[in-house]
Amino acid sequence: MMTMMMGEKWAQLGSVIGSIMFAWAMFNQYFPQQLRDFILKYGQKFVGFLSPNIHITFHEFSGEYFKRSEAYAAIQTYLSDKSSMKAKNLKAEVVKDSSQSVILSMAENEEVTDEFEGVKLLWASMKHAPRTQSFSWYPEASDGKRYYKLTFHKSKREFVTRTYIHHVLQEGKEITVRNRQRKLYTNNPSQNWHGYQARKWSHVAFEHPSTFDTLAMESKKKEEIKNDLTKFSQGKEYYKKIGKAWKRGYLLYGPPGTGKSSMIAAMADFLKYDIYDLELTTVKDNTELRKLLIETTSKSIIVIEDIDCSIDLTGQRKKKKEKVEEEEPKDPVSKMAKDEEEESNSTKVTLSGLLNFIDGIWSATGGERLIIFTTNHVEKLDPALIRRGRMDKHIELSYCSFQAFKVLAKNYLDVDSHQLFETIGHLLEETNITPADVAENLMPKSLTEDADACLKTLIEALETAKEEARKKAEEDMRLKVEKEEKEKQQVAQEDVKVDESLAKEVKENCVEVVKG
Ligand SMILES: Nc1ncnc2c1ncn2[C@@H]1O[C@H](COP(=O)(O)OP(=O)(O)OP(=O)(O)O)[C@@H](O)[C@H]1O
Repeated sequence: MMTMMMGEKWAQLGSVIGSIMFAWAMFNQYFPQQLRDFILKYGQKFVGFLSPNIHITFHEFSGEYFKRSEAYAAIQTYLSDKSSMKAKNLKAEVVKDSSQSVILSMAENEEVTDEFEGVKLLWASMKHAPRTQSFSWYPEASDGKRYYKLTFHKSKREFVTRTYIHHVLQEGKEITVRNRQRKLYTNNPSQNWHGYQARKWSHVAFEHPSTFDTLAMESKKKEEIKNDLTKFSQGKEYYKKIGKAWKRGYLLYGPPGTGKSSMIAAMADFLKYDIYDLELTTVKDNTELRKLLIETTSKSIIVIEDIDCSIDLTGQRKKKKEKVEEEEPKDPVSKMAKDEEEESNSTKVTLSGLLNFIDGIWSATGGERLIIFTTNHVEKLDPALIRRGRMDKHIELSYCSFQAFKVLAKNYLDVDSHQLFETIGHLLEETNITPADVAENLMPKSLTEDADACLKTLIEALETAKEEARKKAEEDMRLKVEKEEKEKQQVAQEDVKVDESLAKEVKENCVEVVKG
């Protein structure tokens, strides 16, 4: 009985569908195009009038030149996460410049719901079939017009237009930045077809493994740096308000192997910024430097390593001072040679020049940039050039502390605590060893070497370093005493000489008096 009733229902449904399809075919065949468009347009309006929902569409291509809509791209990224969890039909696309090899998005005619601040919204991925097959320079655009349709209840109109859409676009852009393949730019000289050495940026994918998690450093200091970076990256309005370029300067200093380069990589990973490794020694003059700086993009870190080795640290100031003290040559040939030398000096890259026009260029180009200088010899730098405001934050990377060692032990050996930690802690207090050396000793040298063996190797290295430091201190002391002794002897010898010449003088004077 039940089966018979079901069968009748299916038959009725089938005939209804059949009638609708017949009517639709008649409509398409016998109604002229203009009338069909008119009926469809007003039919939709009528249905829309009855419906409590509002629809907003976001098309992929717009404008005369079929420019890909940024809003569409942001929505696609925003929905990517949600659709990969919820939608049944997904589309995989290889996206250029992304750290992810493929990005999943909703296939056409798929729907996915989103909830934001308690409001439910429906997104649908749609596509208009192309009416005619025509050639286009933009294959994506000629392949039908894709768009997203957002549906929501009319009572939420204000919330959606004022808050939700802004949230979706913002979040979509942020996800794009997070997933972006980061780049490492270098200013290597490249020859153009005139044979001229043009210096411009070339890049490779930046895939440095160092992050703040792997960085061996006191956690308090790490947090402080992370907070500073976060504050900077969110400070767009603040920098605008105070009328300054959105930039921040960091000076990283410390002995070799204490993690200056690792810190820069961790910063780039944390902010998802690109890195411009500026090799100043290959930059011809300030004009070339200015050009390179203009070409840097927003959300980037400009790094100048070993600043003390790569630039005239004293800048123009010292030259001017010397100029006053130097005597002007009299003959015209020497004067010309001196003028030429001065001119070539004035076109060279100087640190003061660099710092002076960074502000000017970046205020005009906008966007956020960090500039990082590193040095192994902070004492060599002119204090005026690294004063706050120019270098806003000075970070010292130093020898390995016990806390820093614990980070390395966790990373390299996966151990949080060990009976040998206490001994290592004491030895670290008495020895100066760089995190690079500690890391080297913690690395297992063979497949059979376990944490115990690696920690023992480190203890041996620490004891050797301690012994060497003791011997060096003794040797330094011996040399110091020897030097002081020599100086004393020299002074004594000079005193004897003075006494002898005085005695001679007195004797001669006496002889003259007697003669007189
Ligand atoms: N603080 C650290 N945390 C984690 N690893 C570190 C740290 N310092 C050094 N290392 C390890 O030592 C290696 C060398 O360190 P890094 O190049 O960062 O030092 P650096 O201070 O920049 O040295 P240099 O002044 O010679 O360029 C890194 O590849 C890393 O493995």
